[in-house]
This record gives sequence, C-alpha cells and structure tokens, in this order.
Amino acid sequence: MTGLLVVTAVPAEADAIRAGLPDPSVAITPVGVGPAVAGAATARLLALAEAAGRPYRAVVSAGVAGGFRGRVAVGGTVLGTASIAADLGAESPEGFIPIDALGMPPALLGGGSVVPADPELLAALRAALPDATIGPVLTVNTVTGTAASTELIAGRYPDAVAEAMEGYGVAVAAAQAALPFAELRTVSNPIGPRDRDAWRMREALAALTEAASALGQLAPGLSRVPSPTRDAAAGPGAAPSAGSPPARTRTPSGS
Ligand SMILES: O=C(O)c1cccc(C(=O)CC[C@H]2O[C@@H](n3cnc4c(=O)[nH]cnc43)[C@H](O)[C@@H]2O)c1
Repeated sequence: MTGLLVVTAVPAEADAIRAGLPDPSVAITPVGVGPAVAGAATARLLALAEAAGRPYRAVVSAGVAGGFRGRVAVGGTVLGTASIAADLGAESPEGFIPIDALGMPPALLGGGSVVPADPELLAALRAALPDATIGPVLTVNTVTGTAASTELIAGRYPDAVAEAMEGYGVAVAAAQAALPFAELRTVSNPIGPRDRDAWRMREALAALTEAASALGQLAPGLSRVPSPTRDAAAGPGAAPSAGSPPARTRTPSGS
C-alpha cells in the first residue's frame, strides 16, 4: 500500500482519477456525497489501515466542484489552501456567525471551521499543477442554488474559489489522525442559480484525469520508509507534512 489516500464522493470521480494515475498502489476510494459520510468513511479507512500496520501518510479530497464566477473557470482546476465548513455556525439578524466565533471552548471545536491544507503537500501539488487556481474551498451541506445565496456566500468568503460537499469532512478525519491533507477540485459548474444545462461534467472529469498525474508525482515521496532519526529531529510538536510520517500529537478525543 502506498502512503496516499485519495477520497472522492462518487465512483465517476474515482474512475477519472484512476485514468490519469495508473498507479495501483495509490488508494482512490469513493465514499459518498456530503461532509458527514466523507468524514466518517475517511476516518474508518485511516483507522483500518493503521490497525493493519500500514498507515496512510497523507489524504487528498478530490472531485468536481462549483466555481465562483470570476474566480475560476468551468473546467479549471483548483487547489485548496484551506477547506472551510461554510455553513457551520449560527444565523443571526446581523448575518452568519462561524462556529469559531460562537464562544465555545476551543477543545469542543476540533480544528474549527477552517482546516488549512498541509503546506508541503500543497506546495508539491502547486508545483505539479502550475495552472491551478489556488484559494480556499468551501464545504457546504446544501449546493448553493439561488442568486441571493450566491451573493451571500461569495461576500462572506471573498477569497474562496470553489464550493463542494466533502473537503472539510475529509480534512477533519485527516487532522484527527494527524495526517497531511489537501483538496483538489475541478470545476463542473458555476456557483449560481440552479441550472443543470450549465453543468460540464465531462469536461470536469477530463480535467480531473489530467490533474491526477500530479498525485502520481507525490506518491513516491509518500511511500518512503519512516526514518526515526530524521522524524525525531522534527520535534514532538512538529506538524505532519507530505514528506514526514504523522506525529501522533492528538487523539480522536482531542486529549
Ligand atoms: O441538482 C442540482 O441542482 C445539483 C447542483 C449542484 C451539484 C449537484 C450534485 O449532486 C453534485 C454534488 C457533488 O458534486 C460536488 N459539487 C459539484 N458542484 C457543486 C456545487 O456547485 N456546489 C456544491 N458541490 C458541488 C460535490 O462535492 C458533491 O460531491 C446537484
């Protein structure tokens, strides 16, 4: 088993990635649509691999997404600098309040509503995909589908480039396992009023196949044998990265 786990929502996305990444040692697994199923399934896959003594070393959430008009083109490729739970919080008459701003003890929030991509993993993907649009990717439970909600979410996240439905869930599972994480998306539709005719799924899946070769370039580095000397030198609090095995700095219970 290689060290890389690529999680998609649906089999068509997994097939598109396999077509561009004919490396049977990279695990490419469709797990379902939405952050809850994606997070739970990813956590289970990571735990099973760890229990079998063959832990993964990095996790990528990949698939199609909606793109914010003017920020990324349909058919374009996106690399997430962070995966953001865009609807995790509270409404108020003054507007949406992210969960991080509700005054809850940090221990109850896990990583909060924003999970940054692992810097080294992101840098490696950027190098392999120089034309990709870089920026935060939102995770939503409900596909944005009216002019009003599009304006709201675009205004609330002015730097976000795309929205999808799994990244944050997968990111939380990776963070709980102290593993590097990144999100790779290709744009199937503009975010906006619901219009199935505007969907370019074939184009987005073809772009996913093209982008998948970047994941192949990561795999050799991820499958190296851990070096206790080098990895100890990173220190106990060192953040995990694509080039190093996970530091077990936290447990799923956060203790
Ligand atoms: O029927 C619709 O109106 C509709 C509109 C957008 C997306 C869907 C889906 O069922 C796809 C969900 C699936 O694809 C990803 N995805 C693709 N585009 C978007 C989007 O604009 N907003 C959120 N998610 C999107 C998502 O990650 C899911 O896996 C149906």
